[in-house]
Amino acid sequence: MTKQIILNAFEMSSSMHNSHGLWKHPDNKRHRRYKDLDYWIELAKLLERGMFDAIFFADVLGIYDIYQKSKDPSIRDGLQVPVNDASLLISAMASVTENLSFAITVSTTYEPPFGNARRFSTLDHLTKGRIAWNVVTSYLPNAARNFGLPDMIKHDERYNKADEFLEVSYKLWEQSWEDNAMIENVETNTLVDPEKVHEINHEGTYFKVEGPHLSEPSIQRTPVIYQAGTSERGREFAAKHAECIFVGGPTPERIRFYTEDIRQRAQKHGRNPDNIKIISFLSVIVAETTEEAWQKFEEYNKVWSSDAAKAQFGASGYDIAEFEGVDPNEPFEYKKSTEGGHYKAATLTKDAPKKLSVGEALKRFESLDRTQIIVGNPSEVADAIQRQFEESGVDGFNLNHLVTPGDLESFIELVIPILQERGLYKKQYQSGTLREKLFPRGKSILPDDHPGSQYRRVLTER
Ligand SMILES: Cc1cc2nc3c(=O)[nH]c(=O)nc-3n(C[C@H](O)[C@H](O)[C@H](O)COP(=O)(O)O)c2cc1C
Repeated sequence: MTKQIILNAFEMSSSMHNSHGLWKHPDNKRHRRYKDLDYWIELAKLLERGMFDAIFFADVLGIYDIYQKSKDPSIRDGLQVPVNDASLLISAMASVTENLSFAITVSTTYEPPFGNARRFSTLDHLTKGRIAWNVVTSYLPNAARNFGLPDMIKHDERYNKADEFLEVSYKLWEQSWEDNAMIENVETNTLVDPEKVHEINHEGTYFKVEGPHLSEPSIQRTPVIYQAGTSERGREFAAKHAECIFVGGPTPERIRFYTEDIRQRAQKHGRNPDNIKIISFLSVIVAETTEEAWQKFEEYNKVWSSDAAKAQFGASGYDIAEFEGVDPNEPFEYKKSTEGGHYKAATLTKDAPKKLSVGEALKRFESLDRTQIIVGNPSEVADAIQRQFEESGVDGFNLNHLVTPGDLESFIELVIPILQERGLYKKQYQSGTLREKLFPRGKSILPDDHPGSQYRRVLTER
């Protein structure tokens, strides 16, 4: 059978997300409606009609304030601020869908593992196993200062802390409660058997947690683990813990490199690489005709905000304003290291198809990047997606939105049917939990080769 494409809708509970400046486009509704529950309920129903695997909510806990050393460019363009807590949308979206899953982003640097474990057990119960966790270590200095730190914890150390955070989480989700602890025995006046609910007594470098977990076991126990790091340390973390990994890169070759590297690293951790899905980015502008699609592209470019794009680049730790005014013919290179996210910085240097000059690097922010967006009529778009899917070796994509919900509606109406005809996309959902849908091996809980399963008291056959 042809390998089928996994599709997540890449979203954020915010006025704007990645489509910089497009709040000015007359068809864009999100910056007015993101606060209304019925906006997200309608979106969930639309995505389920399009048989999306999940809606994937990004999240940040601070403002991008590196560019021009100011929060103003981000606030002015609504760049991921205002932003609300997406976890509070999930129950409503789950109540109007049966198969769509939900990924939310939680930071291992600022959230406590004990409270986070209960959040995900609760959502796993309420969604009947349709929840995933996008694990981030957070790359914004303002987030550090929002949580009482003078500055960010160093890049690699954030991942060390995240490793321990996941260890505590596995102990709570996999070890603390045995499967049949809830016994409802009226004779012995026992609802829950205390012999089957265990403290975890974790004492580590970053966390001290007694337990037991406060939630009874949910169907997946550990939510499906998403992660998106492409630095050495990030890929190491992903290879150990993640089940769905997001890799970005300007060319299919670069994406294939990351994909193969992560799969090899996973094998070193004793994991079967087939228990990992690799997802990359997809941005699409589709219309009935090629001309109409390129007309949309030009309309979007007219309202594009290069300031917001430069502000978002600040997640790399680099203030791109420092390169403005430099001789444009100078080679573009970073003179100092940063503790930000390596992924964004790499797109202009080690991951760039060729060495860039300062002028070429700065030009990347001036408009929608034609090399990173598929524009065309339905069959042109389907051809490009199929090519990207086959050349990069990924298992699927995070579909970025430009104008919402219009572009998503066009994609579902015009592109999905062609991918289905080609056997590249499902015509019906697999039954079961998110983990069963992604990895059809008939089990909702972590596979035995995942490090989280070593904390289990008994290998439960669920
Ligand atoms: C698809 C994708 C989604 C991401 N979502 C978030 C997010 O919601 N919040 C966040 O703080 N970081 C997010 N990141 C950033 C990653 O968590 C990570 O910090 C970044 O990729 C740099 O990792 P590295 O330094 O290991 O390369 C995302 C990255 C990618 C590629």
